[in-house]
Amino acid sequence: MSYRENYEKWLNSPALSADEKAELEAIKNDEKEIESRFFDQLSFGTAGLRGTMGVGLYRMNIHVIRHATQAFAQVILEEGPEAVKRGVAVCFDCRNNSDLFAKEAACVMAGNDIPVRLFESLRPTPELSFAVREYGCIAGINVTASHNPKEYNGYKVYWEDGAQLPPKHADEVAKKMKELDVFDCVKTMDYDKAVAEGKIVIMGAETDEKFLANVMEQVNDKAVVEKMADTFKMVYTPFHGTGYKLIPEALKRLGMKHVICVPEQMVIDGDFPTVVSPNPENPEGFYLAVDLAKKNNADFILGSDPDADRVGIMVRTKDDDFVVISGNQTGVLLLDYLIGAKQRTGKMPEKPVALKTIVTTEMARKVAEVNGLQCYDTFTGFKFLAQKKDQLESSGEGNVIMSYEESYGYMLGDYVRDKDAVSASVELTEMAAWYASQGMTLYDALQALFEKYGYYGEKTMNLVMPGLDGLKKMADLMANLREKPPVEIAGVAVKEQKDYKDGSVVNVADGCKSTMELSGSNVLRYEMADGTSLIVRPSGTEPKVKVYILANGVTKAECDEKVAKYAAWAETLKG
Ligand SMILES: O=P(O)(O)OC[C@H]1O[C@H](O)[C@H](O)[C@@H](O)[C@@H]1O
Repeated sequence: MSYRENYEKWLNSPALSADEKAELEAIKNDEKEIESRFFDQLSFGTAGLRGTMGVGLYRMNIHVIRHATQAFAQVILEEGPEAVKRGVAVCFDCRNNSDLFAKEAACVMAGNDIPVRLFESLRPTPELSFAVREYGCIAGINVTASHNPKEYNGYKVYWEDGAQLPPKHADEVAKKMKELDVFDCVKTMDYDKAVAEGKIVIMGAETDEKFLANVMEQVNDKAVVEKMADTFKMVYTPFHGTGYKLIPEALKRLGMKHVICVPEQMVIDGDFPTVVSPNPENPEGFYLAVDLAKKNNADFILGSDPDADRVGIMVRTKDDDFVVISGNQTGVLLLDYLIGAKQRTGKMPEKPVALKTIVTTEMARKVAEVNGLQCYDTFTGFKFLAQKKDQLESSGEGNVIMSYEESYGYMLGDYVRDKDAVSASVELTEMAAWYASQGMTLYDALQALFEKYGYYGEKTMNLVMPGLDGLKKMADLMANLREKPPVEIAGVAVKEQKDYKDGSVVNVADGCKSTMELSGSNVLRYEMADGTSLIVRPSGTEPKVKVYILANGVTKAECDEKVAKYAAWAETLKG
């Protein structure tokens, strides 16, 4: 069907409300807008759906939610009656329409006779992952666009292990979405009726308590927090999102007495009125927290994203300024701290392992290996980290003490299979209190780690390519690099060209080919003669190609210089 035909079909569908029709009428002379809304369905990737909200096939709205849920319901039904009985957990964040979309999803599952456990109100993403595991559900749905701007919403899907859907099932859902008509095939039922008939059961405080009990089990050294609690102060912001309740509560249970929450950002609001972007990766959003920290003489700031799976920190420097500690650096600090704390308190498991992704700093590997841990890499995404954790632990090869990604995600413990800002906040705070007990801020601690393990510097370049043209540009960029693999970048020789699509490695000097353990992802990697790794991959969540620069050196200046040089090269890829 052409985009015009899709447009007409939607415009004439009785499923649309008067407001929705009016929204479509209003664009009737805007061919480009019609094309962008109707050229295709939103693609159902391994993280589900993500897109801007609005009426249309390539937008997030109740029709697309129902359609995706019908497809997902059919995948579950095909698993057989035992699987179906286990039901689906449904969660949502603070975004505009998230509660509505979650209810719609619950009603479609109920309409297909699949029992639902729905959270009574917004909850952190990790609590959904936990609920799937805790209640033995076959699957989970979370309505959230995580850290994206306010115009977006998303539909994340989980399988029985509590991790986001494995590619096999995601492909099946995507296939069914192509087969099923967006309006006609959907089976749904009235929400109140579904609740009255027990097809939708509501989760609330009882699930929070169980979740928090697991979070608190991650604590290694409560004594040090109690020792510092009278004087150690911190500032916390949930950026208007789901962290607002459980994170302060968990910090209180950790023993913190002075957690100062940013009042303006404790207000739940899907418009994120105080920030341009509710992503803790963007430090601008921390301005209110920094003011509050300065006023209250706090050294440590913590912020979680709207669905409380990511967490970012800022810390005070010697010059009384606040600086961002990147996701890569925060992970390194936490890993090093956890190793020390677990050794100190006798909590280190046998055969300890640290997990990271291929685009996460190599400093984490150094920290792990110097301390006798194994370190393994996976592709981007916690489903891969979760898979690796399960594989290592079930085979007895190792016990994972921490899994992390540079994009501000950390997973501790065994009760979730996704990143969890709640337990990460607890352990980051314990770590900050421990360093405070040694007379150090986390800034000092990071400098000490550089002294010990060497200097590492990372930068991610985001080559933004929006819209339909963008998709093509992204594909062309990757194709060009594959057609003419660079042998020199920024005047430095490329030692190895790696392609994670087929797992191939080419040694540039002699042309010898070999293979890597990992394959099956559209990612290119160049190992440079100066020890830098450059990785190029299209983002799975936003319209951009990401270039990751992972450098190291004897001094900070050496690292900085390498990063700047390769960043300039990355700019040229934009075309
Ligand atoms: O680099 P992207 O594909 O855009 O993904 C960036 C991040 O997005 C989400 O937060 C995912 O849950 C993460 O696993 C991923 O690292």
